[in-house]
Amino acid sequence: MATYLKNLSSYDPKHVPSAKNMKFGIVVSDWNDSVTHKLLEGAYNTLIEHGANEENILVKHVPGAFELTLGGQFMGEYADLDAVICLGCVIQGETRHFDYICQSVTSGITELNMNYNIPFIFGVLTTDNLEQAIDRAGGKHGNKGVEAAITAIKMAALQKEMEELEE
Ligand SMILES: Nc1c(NC[C@H](O)[C@H](O)[C@H](O)CO)[nH]c(=O)[nH]c1=O
Ligand SMILES: CC(=O)[C@@H](O)COP(=O)(O)O
Repeated sequence: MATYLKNLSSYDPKHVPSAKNMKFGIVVSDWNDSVTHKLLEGAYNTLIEHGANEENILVKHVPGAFELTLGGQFMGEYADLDAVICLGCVIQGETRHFDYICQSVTSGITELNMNYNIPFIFGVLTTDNLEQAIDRAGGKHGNKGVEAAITAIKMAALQKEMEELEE
């Protein structure tokens, strides 16, 4: 189905494990904060809706998407968390700077998953323009922060299942 017909954030709550007793980090960049703070709201509220406790959600801000990788690494290094959600919004400008930022943050977050063996969720919008970003931050195409939170819960639950196999 073409994106224009989709709410990209729709999901079946019955297929989402409880987030009770899970500990989450959210690192959010403040570039395009009118968008990223909507992503943060969506992610935070979704974690709460699925049973997470407020005291188990650590939120930290970084300047831009490029800094999400190091901000995520700080979370992995200094906090005891079950999953880290990385939220940002990169919007194409006049130059190829967009490409480098997107490539850097994508590979950086991927590497964190491997280095820390906990889920680091890619909740970064990479859009042609502000309208596309707004549509995906609580607009007609849903909220990428909601999707990232659901993914974090599911992956943290999967890790707990796998750890239990070792016991
Ligand atoms: N243009 C956008 C940026 N640029 C800033 C970089 O992310 C970074 O903070 C800077 O290069 C210093 O290291 N960041 C976004 O998040 N979104 C943009 O559209
Ligand atoms: C993604 C960016 O860094 C971008 O906003 C910068 O804009 P420009 O390419 O016009 O310098």
